[in-house]
Formats: sequence, C-alpha cells, structure tokens
Amino acid sequence: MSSRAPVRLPAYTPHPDFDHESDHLDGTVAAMIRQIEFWENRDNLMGADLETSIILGDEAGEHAAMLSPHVKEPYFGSLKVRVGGREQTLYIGRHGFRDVKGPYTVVSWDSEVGSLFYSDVLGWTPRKGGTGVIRRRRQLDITQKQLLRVTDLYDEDAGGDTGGREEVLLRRLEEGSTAGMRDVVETLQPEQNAAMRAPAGTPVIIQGAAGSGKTTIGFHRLAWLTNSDRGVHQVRPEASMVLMPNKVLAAYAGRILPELGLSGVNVTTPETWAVGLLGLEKLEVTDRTLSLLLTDRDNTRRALAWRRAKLLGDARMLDVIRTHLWTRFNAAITGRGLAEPVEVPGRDPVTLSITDTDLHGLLRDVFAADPLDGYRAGLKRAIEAEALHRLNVPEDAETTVLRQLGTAIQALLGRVFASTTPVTETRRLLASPEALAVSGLLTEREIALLQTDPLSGIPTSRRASADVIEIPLMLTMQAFMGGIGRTVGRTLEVFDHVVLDEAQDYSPLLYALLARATRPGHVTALGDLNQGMHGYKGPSTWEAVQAQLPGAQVLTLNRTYRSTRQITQLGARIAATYNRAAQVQGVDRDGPEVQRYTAPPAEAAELRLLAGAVRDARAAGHTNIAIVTRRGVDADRLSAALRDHDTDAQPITTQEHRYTGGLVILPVNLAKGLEFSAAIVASANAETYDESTEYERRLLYVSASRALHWLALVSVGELHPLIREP
Ligand SMILES: Nc1ncnc2c1ncn2[C@@H]1O[C@H](COP(=O)(O)OP(=O)(O)OP(=O)(O)O)[C@@H](O)[C@H]1O
Repeated sequence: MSSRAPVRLPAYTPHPDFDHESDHLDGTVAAMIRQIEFWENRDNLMGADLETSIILGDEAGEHAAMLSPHVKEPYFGSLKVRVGGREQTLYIGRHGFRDVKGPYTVVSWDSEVGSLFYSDVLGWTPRKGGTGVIRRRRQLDITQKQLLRVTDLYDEDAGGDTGGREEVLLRRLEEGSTAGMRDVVETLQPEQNAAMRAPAGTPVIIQGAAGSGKTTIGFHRLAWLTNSDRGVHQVRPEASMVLMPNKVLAAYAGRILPELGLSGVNVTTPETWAVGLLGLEKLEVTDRTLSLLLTDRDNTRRALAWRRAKLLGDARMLDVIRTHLWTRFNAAITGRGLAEPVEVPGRDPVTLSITDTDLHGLLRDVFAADPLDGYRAGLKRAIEAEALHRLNVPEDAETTVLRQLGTAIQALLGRVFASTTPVTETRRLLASPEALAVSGLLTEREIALLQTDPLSGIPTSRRASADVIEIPLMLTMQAFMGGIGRTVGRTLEVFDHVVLDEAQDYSPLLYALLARATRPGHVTALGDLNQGMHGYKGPSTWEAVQAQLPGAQVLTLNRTYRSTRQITQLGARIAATYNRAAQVQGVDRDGPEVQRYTAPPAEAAELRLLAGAVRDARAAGHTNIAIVTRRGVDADRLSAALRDHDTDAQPITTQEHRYTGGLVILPVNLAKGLEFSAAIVASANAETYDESTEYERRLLYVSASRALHWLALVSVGELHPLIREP
C-alpha cells in the first residue's frame, strides 16, 4: 500500500471553459445527428446504378447504426496539441466521427492518436511528420448529451500535471459494482495503456496483482486489435477466443464485449474448449491432484503427485507424443498398401499401386509439414496428390478419379489410424515405459515417475472422466491426429487472437498447443504467478511460457484498483504469508473499516450474524452483495437456511448459474474474478480455512478480496488469526 494520505475529492466549482465546452458538445451532437440523418436517407446515396446504390445504402445504414449509440456521449476527453506551430483540440471518444462540414470531429480511443490521451508522454511524431506537443489533456464527463464536469488532467499553462487523472479515477472507483465487468475506456491508466497497446503481433504476458485490471485490459487489448489501424495484425472478433477459468466468470466478463463494440468473440473455459475439440462433450473433467493435495497428509505422496502433474504439463511432451505417433503410424503402415483399379476418362483402366514403402515416405512428408488439421487429413491429401501425380490425371478429371479411390483411401486411413483416439492413446502412452522412452527426451527417472500412481487413493468419477492434468496431453494427441484450431465449416483455421485469463494455471504444454492454434504473436496471457492456486498445473516462471510463445514480452501492472485501502490492507496481511513479491501499490481510496461479526457457538448463530451483515451492507447503501463460502454445499445450505432469517440470497453453486446482481451466496472457487460492492466472508475462521495450508490461505485471500467498498468477516467463535482485529 502507498503511504500517501488519501486524496480528498475537492468540492466541484465549474471550470472556466465549461460554457465553451458545453457549446462544443451541442455542436458535436447536432453534427452527428445531421450525419446519421444523411446516411439514413437513401435519396442521398445514389450510385451509378441500382446495385451500387443498394451497396452504398447498406454501408451507410451500417455507419448510422454504429454511430447512433454514441450520440448521447460523443466523447469523454480532449487533447490540445501543437503540431508544426498550429494549435488544435482533438476530442477523444469511443467511436471515431469525421465531421466533413465542420469542426466536430471525434478521434477513436483505440487509434494511434487516442493513445496520447492516456499516456504521460508530452511529445510525439505525427504520421505526416514533424513534431507534436501535448499542451493539455482534459476529461469531459458527459451523460445524456449534457456536459457535467470538466477536469484538466494536464495543462502546460497551469504548470503541467494537475492531479486530475487521480481525481477522475477515484470518482470512477467510488461507483458501485455492476452485474458484469465494466470497460475502463474513459479512465485507462498510463501503465495499463502501455500494456494494452504492446505492438500488435507480439505475444504479451500481463503480470499483475489482484485487481490491477489484467482481465479488463485483456479485453481492451482485443478491442484495440480489431481496429483497422492494426494493419496485417487486425483481429476479427468472431475469429478470436477468450479462455476464462469458469463459466460464471466467462458470462460475467463477457458482458464487457458490447461496450467495447465487440461481437462474436467466443468466451469459454479451457475445459469446454478441450472437450469440444475432443468431441467428448459429456466427459467429466476432474482434478484429483487437487483433492490429494488437500486431503493427503503424506508429504512424499503429495510431492510425487505434484511432480507428476508438472511433468505431464511439460512442453517436452509435445515431442514425446509426436515421436510416439510417428512410431505407431509407421508400424500400422507396414504391410499395407493401395492397389486399386482406376479409370481415367478417355483412357484404358489401370491399377494404381502405392506400396507401404511409398506410404512411409508420404507419412514422413506429412510429419515434416505438420499440418494444422492433423496427420490423418494430411496423409489423405498426400495419398490423393500422389495418386493424381502417378496417373498423370488432367485437372478436369481429378474429381472423378478421386471419387473412385475414395473408399479405398478411407479404408486404408481407417486401418492406420484405427483405435487411436486421443483419450485411449494418451493412456496407452503413459502406461508404456518403452513408448515414453522412444523420443529420448525423458530421463529414466521421469519415465519411472510417470509409471507411479500417487492418485490411486483418490476416488475416480463413475462417469467417463478425464483429469485436468491429462487434458493437455489428450489435446496434443488431438492436435496431431485431427488438428487443432478454429472450426470454420468443415475446415480448421488458426484463431486470429487468443486471450487467456488466469494464465498462471495453464501448463507450458497447453501454451505450446495454443501457439499452434493461433496466428503467430497473437496470444495475450493475463495472470499473476502470486495468485496461482494450482501450481502443479501451471508454469513455475513466465520464462517457461515465453519459451512457448516466441518473442513474448512480460509486462507488469503494479497498481491495484479494486478495493478501498481498508480492504486492500487486510488482503495484504493474508497474502504476505505466502507472497514473497514486492508489495503492490493500491489506489489510495478511503472507505469504511472492515466489519467483524462474531458470536459464541449457539443454534443458528452464524445465520443471525450473516443476516445482520446483509442488513448492515444494505443500510450502507449497497445492492450488489455477495456472501462467500468455502464450499458449494455450504452456500446451498446457508441459502436455504437464511430464508428463515428474512434473507433471500441467490445461490451460485454450479457453473450453469449466472450472476445478475443483487444478493448472492457462492463458494470461493466461483467467486474468483467476480467483484461486488459489498462482500461477506462466511465462516471466516481457522476451522474452515486451515491456517497451516497455503492453498487455504490463498482461498481466504480470494474471499476477502471480492469487495469494492464494504467487507464483513463473519465467524461463530474466533475469526481466523490472519484477519482478526490487528
Ligand atoms: N483504469 C481503471 N479505471 C477504472 N477502474 C479500473 C481501472 N483499472 C481497473 N479498474 C477496476 O479494477 C477492478 C479490477 O479489475 P480486473 O478484475 O480486471 O482486475 P484483475 O487484475 O483481473 O483482478 P483479479 O486478479 O483479482 O482477477 C475492476 O473493478 C476494474 O473495473
């Protein structure tokens, strides 16, 4: 935490330029309406012929639809700049608008020039050459076409930095939470702006403390990448994917997309994406390593489970699997060939013969080319090309000939790839020391480690299941055999861009796969190595990720924005027990003291405390309130019991539930990433969050860091030692 005194918001006195700015706003609104009316009037859009007129009309309709939502708040800031001796004021908004007939142009926030509004630089080189100087940055609060406030962030004439940026930020952070993640286009901070605009086409790892805006910035970067100014690196939203740790958070975060003008982005979870790719939507994904780490007291077994899980996610497994498949497919080819009668139109029938030696050669070429859609599709194409070449088939007869060969080729491929599904093949490989040794990449000790089963004491699911630590291997099998990427009709393409949230929970192997499934340089990873809950799945350092994303930059966000000083300080006390990183700096925002509710054990004691805390949170003016429990079953039980105490808290206990605001009760694993105006930590004691287990302290931290403004800690008996009154 910073030691600065909290910023007190000064009483607002209208800015001397208020009237002038108000007139400019009226002018801009009028110009936009004029332009929209022009676009909507088809008579204005006569092309040389009917077709051109229709196209022009459609395009104009689209422009009008895109601009219309912005008329109410055409811009939020301005820049006074001097370029080559000429002074000019540029207005910055969410959507660019060119006023062809007057001075009311608006520059889009995600353009090159828009960046100058957010950064602290005072000079730049305009595209047309020369030098540009920033004379003033100004924030303009506008609602419903009305100017509310003018705040200068920087003013050369007034001596430079005015402190206005912090003032505007604090005002924004004072607002209540909403049912979805919000955009921060109007108050993006300089370090966030720099991270968001890291050169397009460069993979970026954004490391930031809890509440530093990582997730928010990841979505803004995606929006920024969709701007046509990004040239060859422009991203199509519908060709992009965002992976979030659970579906509740995915739905919550996805609400930011329309605000950022993005539609069609696939926001999903790694499990959903993986089982979809494997074609096994019904597969249950378990995490037995986590169960073992939480329940088993045998340190040797815990260490073994940890090391084994880490090894399964090691990037070397990519080549271990590739070599295994190479051996396996070559063995399957031996003794098989193709001998098929073919009639090329206009010629005598012949027999096409492709021997197993030929097939070995073709397979070698396929492995060398390493096609995105996998070796099966690659080998099919290679056999077809070879057949056409050998028979010297003219282009117009290719389809006829390939149709004749279709069944035989399919049968051959069936035999070569038979009984190799990603799930069975992964398990077959892991069970075979010989197969694991073929690549020469794993040491004997590592192979022996893979033969152990430290999880044998943990029950397996009765349904068909796969464990999270096996999933990257299964996806690798899938990637090599059937391909990996974005399905477009019947073909596979690479994603334009992939954003990963909670990036510290993805194994290096998964990064290697995502890099394969995405355009080079188009992965944005957002995470915090200090918040890792699942170290056995994730990378130990960001270097391990950089090794899989060539050229990746690690950018660090140092400030946290979410909570008041009182809440951030409490969180810091918990995190200090496991987090050796330098202390992060919070925005110094003052709020009420953290509330503590305790009572001696008695029937319904906790329910009474919780109901009282909810009443107090409401009395303090909050409507979006969460009660956070340790487990899903606690949330279900308390939700039902609280009804007898006039407290109706909606449970969010499965991934299918959605957060729509109001009072909710949810377990900590589903609360991660969400935030609420007020939060109440239930059973905030050492019986519930074991003090000696780091994982439990991390969970307590997550529970205690969900509130923006008001936090209550509730316990029957004593509170957890880490959060008691200091
Ligand atoms: N520049 C900003 N202006 C206003 N609010 C901001 C800004 N940056 C971040 N915030 C707010 O801070 C909060 C935290 O942001 P976000 O959830 O993106 O952080 P995070 O780093 O992903 O957190 P966590 O690691 O806990 O998931 C949100 O309420 C967000 O709106």
